[in-house]
Amino acid sequence: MGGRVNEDLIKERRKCTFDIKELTHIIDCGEENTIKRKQIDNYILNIKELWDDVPEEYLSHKERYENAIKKAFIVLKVLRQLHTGNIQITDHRTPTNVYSIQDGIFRNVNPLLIHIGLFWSTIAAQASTEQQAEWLQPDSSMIGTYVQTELGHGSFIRGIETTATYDSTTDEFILHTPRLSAYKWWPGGLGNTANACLVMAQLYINGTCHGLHIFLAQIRDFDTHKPLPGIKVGEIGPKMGFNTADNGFLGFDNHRIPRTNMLMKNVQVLRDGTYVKPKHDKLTYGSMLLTRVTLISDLAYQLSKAATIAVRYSAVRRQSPIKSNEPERQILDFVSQQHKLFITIASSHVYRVVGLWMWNSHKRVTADIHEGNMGQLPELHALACCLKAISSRDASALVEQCRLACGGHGYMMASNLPQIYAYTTAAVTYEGEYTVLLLQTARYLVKFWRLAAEHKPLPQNFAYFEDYIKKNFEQWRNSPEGIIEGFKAIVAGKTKAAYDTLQCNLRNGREFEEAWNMASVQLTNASEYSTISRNDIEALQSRYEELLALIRPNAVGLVDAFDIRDEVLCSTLGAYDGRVYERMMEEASKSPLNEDVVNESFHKYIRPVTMKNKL
Ligand SMILES: CC/C=C\C/C=C\C/C=C\C/C=C\C/C=C\C/C=C/C(=O)SCCNC(=O)CCNC(=O)[C@H](O)C(C)(C)COP(=O)(O)OP(=O)(O)OC[C@H]1O[C@@H](n2cnc3c(N)ncnc32)[C@H](O)[C@@H]1OP(=O)(O)O
Ligand SMILES: Cc1cc2nc3c(=O)[nH]c(=O)nc-3n(C[C@H](O)[C@H](O)[C@H](O)COP(=O)(O)OP(=O)(O)OC[C@H]3O[C@@H](n4cnc5c(N)ncnc54)[C@H](O)[C@@H]3O)c2cc1C
Repeated sequence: MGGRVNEDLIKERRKCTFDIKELTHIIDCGEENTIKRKQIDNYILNIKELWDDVPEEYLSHKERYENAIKKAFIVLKVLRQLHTGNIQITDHRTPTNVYSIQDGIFRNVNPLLIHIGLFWSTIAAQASTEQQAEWLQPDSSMIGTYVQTELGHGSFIRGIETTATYDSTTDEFILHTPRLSAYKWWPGGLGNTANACLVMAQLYINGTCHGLHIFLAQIRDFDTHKPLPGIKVGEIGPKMGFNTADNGFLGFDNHRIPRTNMLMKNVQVLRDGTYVKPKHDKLTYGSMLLTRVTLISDLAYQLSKAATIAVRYSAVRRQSPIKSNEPERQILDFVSQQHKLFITIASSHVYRVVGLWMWNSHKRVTADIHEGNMGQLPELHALACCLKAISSRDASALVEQCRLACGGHGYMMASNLPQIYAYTTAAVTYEGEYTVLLLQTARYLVKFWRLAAEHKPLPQNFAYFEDYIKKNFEQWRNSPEGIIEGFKAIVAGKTKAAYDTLQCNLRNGREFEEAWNMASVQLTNASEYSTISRNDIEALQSRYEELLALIRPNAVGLVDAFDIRDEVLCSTLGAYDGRVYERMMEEASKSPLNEDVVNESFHKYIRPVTMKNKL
């Protein structure tokens, strides 16, 4: 769409007091990465076959999937070319770079997301060198998915019921679904697309259960794509979002796979049925850990999209004068609106930085694990659980806040905010449900509180527990250091309260698990335990309001610095040129309900009623 940039946006950009490009380079971790990112964006977004004539919302569930799968294979080809260096751009700023522009292409989810993001990465991390050499071929016929959750069990994976029983006479595992609740349910790409999967099942050898292990199983014929004998597979139906992802169900009826199809890097089953234990029994859960880490960066990116749309719209939208004799103001001038939006910008930066830090920590800890040192794994797991939980919960709440901040127009699918919300809120549940993950972190914290309470030596990271017990916390100071001290006091105070409740329940004769359950609300909620006073809160509030006013002239610059292209934002409200109303009218004209001047239902249903007495 041609035309001038909205006058208000032009003025906002003139007001900006910092170098927008410089911030973009910081976000990209360097100018070189910005250049590479833009090359990738240009390359992919210029592929004409990836763009639709009919907006995604007007397609049926089946058409959406078929359209998405067409695009997914174009994107897969490009990813392979990038990987092999046939396209000369090889480096990316964060793990989500190439994934992120896909949001614009699919306006939903790439049905090959789990194939690319989880299937290959799990093989790379958990298969033996020989298995990798066989399965990770660039021209492999396998389209895979990650099959863990069952109809009856998602969070409590030890309860998974699918079995893999070793048959030493044939050197095979027999995969079996013993009952309805054991049907696999949810895996992305399983419904129609995948012909193979990594399946999580309970391993049985000679009647002994060795717990959960991962197996590679072919489920459809590579040529005809028909389900193999003994496989019952299908799609689970429409969802709140993720409707192009063909999430599926899967049942096995004594389906046989070779013994060598168990992922054997960390754990082995030998030909004679000997079980060789892993160095750490949670290494099988490694893919969940990696995805939780990756998600933090992705959620930061979703926040930057929502903030870009809502801030640009708020600069263009004029509604109500502040003083009655003045013209209507940009809604961005209302302090309450600034509060809604600037917090979203800030949170995006916070989770971007933390996501990158976690990505690097994961790399470091994985290298240690490779050397046989598992020491850092529990801390990484506790951090990943907590950060995945709060980043997804914050992101979905803030995306919704941005949507509400756009008033009625935020409710239009063409604003793209409903789709961003549906996508973001799913992350609160998948890859470890919010409460369940917070309880994992609580379990870790309580362990160290017990050491502190018993005056046993603590690692340096937990010295603040001891400070709290000895009342060593300094008086609150309104500074970044003061805020960090305040948070330490909150964590210590909250952990103490939960620990005390737990101990009280135990003293009253409860078993540990029951006592834990009774304390679980305390274990997941944070409250104010710091030395902050009422006066401090008032000072913080007024500093916050000053900061909102300081940020106001730079708001549009701050979101421009995210540098998200219009094709990815897909929003009538958030485009760079700010031609909101023109774009809204153009999108409305695409509605199939505008195709006929008089819809045929008028003749069928309306006219017979309204004209009844006149005919
Ligand atoms: C997918 C794309 C990837 C990358 C692409 C990049 C960007 C894309 C951006 C976005 C992606 C978008 C879309 C993806 C869409 C969907 C994908 C979704 C996939 C899935 O959902 S897969 C299924 C995920 N399921 C779960 O997460 C289940 C949650 N439950 C659990 O993890 C476990 O049951 C739980 C709660 C941890 C308990 O386990 P268990 O009962 O076995 O534990 P115990 O109580 O016996 O012991 C706890 C003990 O174990 C330690 N521990 C637990 N987990 C781990 C771990 N992962 N690593 C290390 N250690 C672990 C824990 O600390 C305790 O130790 P302790 O005994 O205290 O010493
Ligand atoms: C969009 C989407 C994509 C997905 N993709 C995949 C995929 O590709 N592969 C795959 O295998 N799975 C996938 N899943 C499944 C997902 O991993 C599970 O839904 C998730 O792990 C939560 O498990 P659940 O559904 O069994 O919830 P439940 O565990 O039944 O949770 C229901 C409620 O019970 C509470 N609860 C459960 N246990 C406890 C506890 N111990 N203490 C306190 N409260 C508890 C929870 O907090 C929650 O409020 C996907 C899910 C979604 C929504």
